Amino acid sequence: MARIGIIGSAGRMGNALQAAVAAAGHEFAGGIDRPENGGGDPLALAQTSDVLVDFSAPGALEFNLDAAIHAGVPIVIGTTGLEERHHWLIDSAAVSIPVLQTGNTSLGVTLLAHLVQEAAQRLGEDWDIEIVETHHRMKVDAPSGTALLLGEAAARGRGVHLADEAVRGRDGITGARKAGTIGFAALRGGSVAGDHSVHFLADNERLTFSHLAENRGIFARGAIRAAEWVIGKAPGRYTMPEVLGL
Ligand SMILES: NC(=O)C1=CN([C@@H]2O[C@H](COP(=O)(O)OP(=O)(O)OC[C@H]3O[C@@H](n4cnc5c(N)ncnc54)[C@H](OP(=O)(O)O)[C@@H]3O)[C@@H](O)[C@H]2O)C=CC1
Ligand SMILES: O=C(O)C1=N[C@H](C(=O)O)C[C@H](O)C1
Repeated sequence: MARIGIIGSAGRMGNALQAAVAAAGHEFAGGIDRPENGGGDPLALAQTSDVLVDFSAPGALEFNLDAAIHAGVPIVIGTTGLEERHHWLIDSAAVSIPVLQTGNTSLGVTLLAHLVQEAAQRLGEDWDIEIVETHHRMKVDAPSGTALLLGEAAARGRGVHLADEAVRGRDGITGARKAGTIGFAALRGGSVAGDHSVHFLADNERLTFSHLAENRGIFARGAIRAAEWVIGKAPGRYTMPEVLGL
């Protein structure tokens, strides 16, 4: 049994995580939310937790990492909308504590990323890659963390950097599609928990890989598995394939 502290505990994922903590027989060490809402102190939570699980907002990341470092506890980060500077903060925290960061904690998406990497590697550049994601109307970031994770997998398969090849949305006279680019499109509406499709489009044939999340329980269970796994690990930066042995 582990004491699991949840950052963003009153949110959609926070509620799903609390249910998953109980279902897995762990102790809910407490939760915090936005400080303006009287949400609690990350350091105090870290000091009474064996692991922190953060599904909140990018603006909270630096404080949460500092709290985990000062308390010497591992942290699982599921928050999306992260920018390059957030990844630097994670790299720097991972020098002193175990940090597991991922845009998607589900088993299905973790496997999907493997398949996408392999397909991108085998199919080559005359197959255009387009990633389409659909999420509920309350989601605040785009493209989703998962879409970016899948884009990274495709770029790895092709041996390129996603930052050099990504086309994040099109509007107006865009010109013809540039060979080798990886396109992203985001739909928002309703209560969709999270759908992702990676399309490989060639002349006269198309291959599509899709993952459809039916509820947040899949993310919450994956996050708790990640939290169990990361406790006791050496300082470093980890991600989901290591947890799931893929
Ligand atoms: N990696 C994965 O598998 C998944 C990742 N996510 C990501 O998790 C994050 C949360 O999603 P979701 O639960 O739907 O969002 P919600 O808006 O429902 O919840 C976010 C929670 O974080 C809290 N919060 C906001 N700012 C801070 C802060 N500065 N410090 C502490 N807490 C804060 C909010 O509190 P308040 O209400 O007071 O603002 C709220 O309780 C998003 O980035 C989302 O993309 C979601 C699903 C799966
Ligand atoms: O905000 C969400 O809801 C989700 N966010 C993650 C993302 O940005 O990919 C994971 C999942 O798709 C749900």
